[in-house]
Amino acid sequence: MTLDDASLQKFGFIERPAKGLINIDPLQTGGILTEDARRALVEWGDGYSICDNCGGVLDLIKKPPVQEFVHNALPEFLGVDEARVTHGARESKFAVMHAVAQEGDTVVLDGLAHYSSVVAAQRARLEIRKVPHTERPDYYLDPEGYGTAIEETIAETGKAPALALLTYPDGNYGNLADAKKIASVCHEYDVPLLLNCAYSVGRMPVNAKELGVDFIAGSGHKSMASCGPIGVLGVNGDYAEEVFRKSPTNKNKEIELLGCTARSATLMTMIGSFPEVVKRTRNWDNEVADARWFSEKLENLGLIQMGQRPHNHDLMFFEAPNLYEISTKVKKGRYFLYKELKARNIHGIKAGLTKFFKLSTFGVGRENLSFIADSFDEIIQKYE
Ligand SMILES: Cc1ncc(COP(=O)(O)O)c(C=O)c1O
Repeated sequence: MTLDDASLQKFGFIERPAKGLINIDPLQTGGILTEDARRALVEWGDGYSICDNCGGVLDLIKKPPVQEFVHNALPEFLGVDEARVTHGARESKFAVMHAVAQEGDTVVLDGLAHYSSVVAAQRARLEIRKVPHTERPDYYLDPEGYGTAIEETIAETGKAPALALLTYPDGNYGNLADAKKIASVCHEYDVPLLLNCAYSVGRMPVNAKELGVDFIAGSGHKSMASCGPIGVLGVNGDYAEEVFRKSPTNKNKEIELLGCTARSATLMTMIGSFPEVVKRTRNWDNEVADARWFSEKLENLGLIQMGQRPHNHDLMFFEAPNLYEISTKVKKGRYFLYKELKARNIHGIKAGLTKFFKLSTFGVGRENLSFIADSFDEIIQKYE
């Protein structure tokens, strides 16, 4: 490609087509910026602007109050002894795996673990053993499965797994497994537990100490109303020394974090949204009530919600045999649902999906949820 003026024209400012639509995309509902974060994005958008008053350690910057955020507010929010900001949940998971495990060690993952947990383990050169779950419709994860996976690892390799991980909730069905029980099963074998809270920290109350977990990973762009990439990592007990060990040569730089992590705009949007994020976790019961209400509405239209019932999270997976049936008959084929929803300003169900899809009701509110349910009703009636 030649970088002449004509070919450069396609770059520059680009408007986002999905702006302003009613959003039910599970990836996006928890990452929508608050007004303060939107202002912070512009204010701190210049590269390295966060470093105006940095003395060499990003998380110790006093102005703006990064130190207070990272070392006081975040540990309190997550229920941990030590916290840091990272570039995302996956970077948090990789940092823990890389710090506590040696090449060839095993990490135990729940069977519904996100791909980013898998590639984090692979990047750390670890073997993966998965804890099975039941199949449709519950996808239930038995806490005792962790004990079995740990025992099998010991029997086969002569060594306990270096780490276990639970996705809380999982990213497909929005199931919240019994984290407390799983932590206690893992601890019977002295295996630490990492909770992947990409879909929970910032949406619902999660406290690592109350659950008895050793590590917690969160995602700012998924659940903390932040512009990505940004995440959080919390560590309990002596593991903090291992995970946040410093370079022998560059004495104030933490090795697993490559010295500094999220800077400027990403961090300042997380800080900008933090007051609202803390407050919205206190509203979680209403969010769950909205999710259940919406699920019932869609089920009355012939869709079937998979996973835990009644559901405990805004992320839900539906099977829609009636919508699939329609897609086999109409001219637009499997794109008909996406097009019909788009025509009603509803964004978030992937183009081409009709038989199965997931969605999120987080922060959408009853009025919009009601409009979405009515829209599904209208679409079904139109084609049936
Ligand atoms: C369950 C789950 N965990 C982790 C991630 C990754 O989060 P991040 O982008 O912050 O690394 C995702 C993203 O889709 C996810 O769904």
